[in-house]
Amino acid sequence: MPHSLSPGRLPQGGGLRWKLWILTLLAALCIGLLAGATLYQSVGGFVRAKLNARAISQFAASFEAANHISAERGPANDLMSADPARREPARRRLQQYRARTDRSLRRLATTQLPAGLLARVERDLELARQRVDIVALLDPAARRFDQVQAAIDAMFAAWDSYSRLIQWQAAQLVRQDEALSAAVLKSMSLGNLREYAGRIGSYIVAPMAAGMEVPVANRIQLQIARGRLLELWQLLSPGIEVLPAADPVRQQHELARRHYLRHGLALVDQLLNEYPYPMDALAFTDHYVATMQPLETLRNLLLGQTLAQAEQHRQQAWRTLWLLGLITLLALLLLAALVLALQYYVFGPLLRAADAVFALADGDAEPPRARRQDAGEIRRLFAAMGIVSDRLRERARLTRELEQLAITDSLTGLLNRRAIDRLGRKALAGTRRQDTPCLILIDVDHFKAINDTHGHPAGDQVLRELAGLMRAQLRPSDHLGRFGGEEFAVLIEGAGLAQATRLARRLKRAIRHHRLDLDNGARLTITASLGVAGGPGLDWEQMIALADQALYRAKAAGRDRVRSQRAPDTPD
Ligand SMILES: Nc1nc2c(ncn2[C@@H]2O[C@H](COP(=O)(O)OP(=O)(O)OP(=O)(O)O)[C@@H](O)[C@H]2O)c(=O)[nH]1
Repeated sequence: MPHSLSPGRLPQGGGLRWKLWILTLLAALCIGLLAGATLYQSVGGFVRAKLNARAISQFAASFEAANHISAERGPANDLMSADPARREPARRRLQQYRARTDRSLRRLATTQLPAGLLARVERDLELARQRVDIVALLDPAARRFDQVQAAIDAMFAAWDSYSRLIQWQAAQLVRQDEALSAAVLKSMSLGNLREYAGRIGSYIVAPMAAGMEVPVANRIQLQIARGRLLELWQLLSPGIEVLPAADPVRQQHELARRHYLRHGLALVDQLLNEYPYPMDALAFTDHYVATMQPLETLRNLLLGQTLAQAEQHRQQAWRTLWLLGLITLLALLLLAALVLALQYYVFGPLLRAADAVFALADGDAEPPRARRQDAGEIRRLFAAMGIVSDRLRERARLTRELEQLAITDSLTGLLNRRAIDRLGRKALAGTRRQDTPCLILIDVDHFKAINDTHGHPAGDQVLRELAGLMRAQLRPSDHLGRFGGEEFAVLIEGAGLAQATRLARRLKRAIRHHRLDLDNGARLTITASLGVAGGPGLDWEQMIALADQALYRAKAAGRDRVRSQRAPDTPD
């Protein structure tokens, strides 16, 4: 009994597909983790760069306000040293400068600064301005040097108080990103440098305005400021002098050296040593402030560069973020494509191949063929299965042929004795009492004489013609076979003994009336004797024995007749 190889009978589980999905999930998880960690860092970098850019721009705005506070001292000095005729234009100029400072401070108030620091600056500035205004109202003849100097000192104090605000911002910036410390330091140094330059001028302007020689206290303060300025200059210069000659910072540095260090400080020295002064306070202020300009520009340039760098970092961080996101997305898409491709090109075909093997094992006619889009290896697999399928089909055909040969009589093409025996036993085993099968044995009369007279081939021809003749008399369901030699058998199912006997008589008549034209030209008439057996309770051997007895009686009664034999103990 062949085994069916339906998929249900095969080992279950394993699940390549599941393993693939689990591996895919793991790979996706790894990509996700890797991308997540990198993206996290990248987002951090971007946020930091963005915050830095904003903080530096605020820092630059703070310096602008510091600059404005410093710059206010120039017109304040003018006003305090102006005679009544020039007082009004000087006052208007100072108002403009003050308005500019106030605007800068208001802008700063919108940023996150410690409220106390800013309020302190505003208070100190207000105090200084009041002092300046008081001195400015005095008649020039009544104006005392110490009053002017006190007003200027108050302006210095306002700047000092503002510088604490800048220090606070600088600390915040460096805390936020240590990499900014160099830029912060440079900007602060340049801011201070500009302030010291301004102060140096102020220490001279007040005595000039008062029409007196520069007092010792001012000379000391001036030299201290000058020392600090030069120290800062020396600290800053090496970093700038390594820049290419065409760099704007380097060029501005050079300008500052020429204009301020050479001319501005030389003018100060001249005024310190020459009394009466060769110029009035206004002319000095105009001249001196002009030499300070490159210092201011240099600081603005550096701040601008730092700001541009921060913006560049922000943009770079944004691009990196995008790129990483894109790469992650691509990696995930690639993974999905890989899984789908594996599914489509490997697992799908493998499962089809497995189905094809089941089909082959179950003897199904056509195994599925490879598809056009299948890979070479899969196509080879299906081609190999095609060959196996062809061979299996060939083998099945040969087996069927062998099976047929095993139950066929080679001379007549009828069933052979073995087949009749098997059918007879099977029929008897599966029948109910009332419809037991019947057996007719047919033996050609005096067949030996035919052989002897016409030769063995003629005998064979007779046997073949008889086979055909009888087959024509029977129903398809009746089993006709050659029982041995010149003896035939008919196994009839679903008919009683009487009906079988009638059939035997019909066969006998048909044989007798048949004219046999032998190949040698002779024409023959033959007869046969038939024995019929049937009835319940018989096994196959008993059935044959009964039919044989009946046949024997037919022969004994003179041949060409039918005799039947009922099973013993069976009513007629
Ligand atoms: N040509 C041919 N002869 C066969 C074949 N098988 C058996 N025979 C012959 O059939 C003959 C049977 O002869 P017997 O058993 O004496 O019977 P019979 O001559 O028919 O005489 P009764 O049966 O008594 O009428 C023998 O001569 C066998 O050689 C066969 O396949 N071909």
